[in-house]
Amino acid sequence: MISRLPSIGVVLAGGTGRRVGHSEPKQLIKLAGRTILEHTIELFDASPDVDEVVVLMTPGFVEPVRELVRRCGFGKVTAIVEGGASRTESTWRALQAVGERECNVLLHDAVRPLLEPRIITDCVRALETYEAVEVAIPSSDTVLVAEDDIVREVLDRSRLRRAQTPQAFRLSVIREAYRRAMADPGFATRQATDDCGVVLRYLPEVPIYLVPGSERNMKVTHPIDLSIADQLLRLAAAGTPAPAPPDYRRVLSGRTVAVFGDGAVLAALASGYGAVVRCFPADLARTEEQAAKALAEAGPVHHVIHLAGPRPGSLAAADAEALALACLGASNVARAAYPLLRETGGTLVLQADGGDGSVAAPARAATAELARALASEWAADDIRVNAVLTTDPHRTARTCLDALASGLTGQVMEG
Ligand SMILES: Nc1ccn([C@@H]2O[C@H](COP(=O)(O)OP(=O)(O)OP(=O)(O)O)[C@@H](O)[C@H]2O)c(=O)n1
Ligand SMILES: C[C@](O)(CO)[C@H](O)COP(=O)(O)O
Repeated sequence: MISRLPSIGVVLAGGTGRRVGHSEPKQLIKLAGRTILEHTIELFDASPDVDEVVVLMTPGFVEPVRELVRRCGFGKVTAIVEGGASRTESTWRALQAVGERECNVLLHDAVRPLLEPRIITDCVRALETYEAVEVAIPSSDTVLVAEDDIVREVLDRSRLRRAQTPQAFRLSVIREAYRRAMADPGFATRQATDDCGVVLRYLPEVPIYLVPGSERNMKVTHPIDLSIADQLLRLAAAGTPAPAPPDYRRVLSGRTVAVFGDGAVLAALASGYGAVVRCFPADLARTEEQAAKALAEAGPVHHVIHLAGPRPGSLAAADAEALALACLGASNVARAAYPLLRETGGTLVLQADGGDGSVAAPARAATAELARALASEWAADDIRVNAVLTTDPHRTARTCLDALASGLTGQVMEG
């Protein structure tokens, strides 16, 4: 029997909300009829992946939170503890409050009430393999370094991510990182702004796995965020479908997914939603015959994904083999998949490198146009075809699943 570690959700609500500027802590402001804190505690209390919830609350407001927890019937809340003077001090207090038994801890900002349950699940699942997990999304803004109102550096956006929460850890690991931080006199003068930052600084040998976050998982920081979060929470309460998270399990559970290319990350993600994943080397996309032979071995196939993977470099320097695969791999897989997908009414997803360079660029354009054209040609056969233009493997995996779960066809999705 596999015994899984218990998972504790820690809701960090120890701040005062200076930037929002209300007289009460911002987590007690009501949005869509309930306090931000209520919305957030409920996410963890209702999650099948969370066993206990611990709340860190602004000094002077512990009793009202105790009353709120009782009134709402949040049965998983086992402790409500006074927060510290900074976010990291609140985390440190939380780590002392959760006891000695090894477990998973998911540290979450109380002021991110729009967290999707999928992210909690992905974090807990990632902790089966990793000891530290960060949730992040790509940056849509260009980020720069400035000093005294002068721009000193414009950072390479393709490498940047915006950190969100929860940030999830094996208790012994985050506790050791914080123990070292608290013993370091330099930590007080250069505080970390998130918990993964503490692990990276004090336990650099521990790999921190990235789980894709979402734009929706915003942090209520400034007054304008109150209006945005209020609208989104109201839409969710009214059951408006637009912001609803995709139902991956519906399209993946018990289905066979054939993946050409480096499908390790995608396979781990899809099998978590109940899919049977068959991965084939990228080379088999070199000819239609090879791709068809591989697919025939997989049995009835519900979804086929072609991962072109990274295609960096210039046209002049590329070898002919790589070029042929970049240009024709998607077409070969599409032709081989057609008879099988016609049987199952399945989905074809064609991924291309979203990065720069004269090998990637034409392959990307061709992939997007191929997906659009096939989507209309194969609509009569009930086959959906979408293109995914991405570089990062985690983003690729998640966007491919979005392309399967969307119910749409002829879409070009960028991650
Ligand atoms: N001493 C602190 C400070 C912050 N937090 C929590 O950390 C999360 C993210 O912090 P932030 O958005 O900065 O909240 P505040 O510190 O309240 O806001 P501000 O910086 O504007 O005062 C919030 O849920 C906040 O309650 C905490 O638990 N303890
Ligand atoms: C942890 C965090 O939410 C990740 O983006 C962020 O760093 C918290 O910063 P804050 O200034 O405490 O809101």
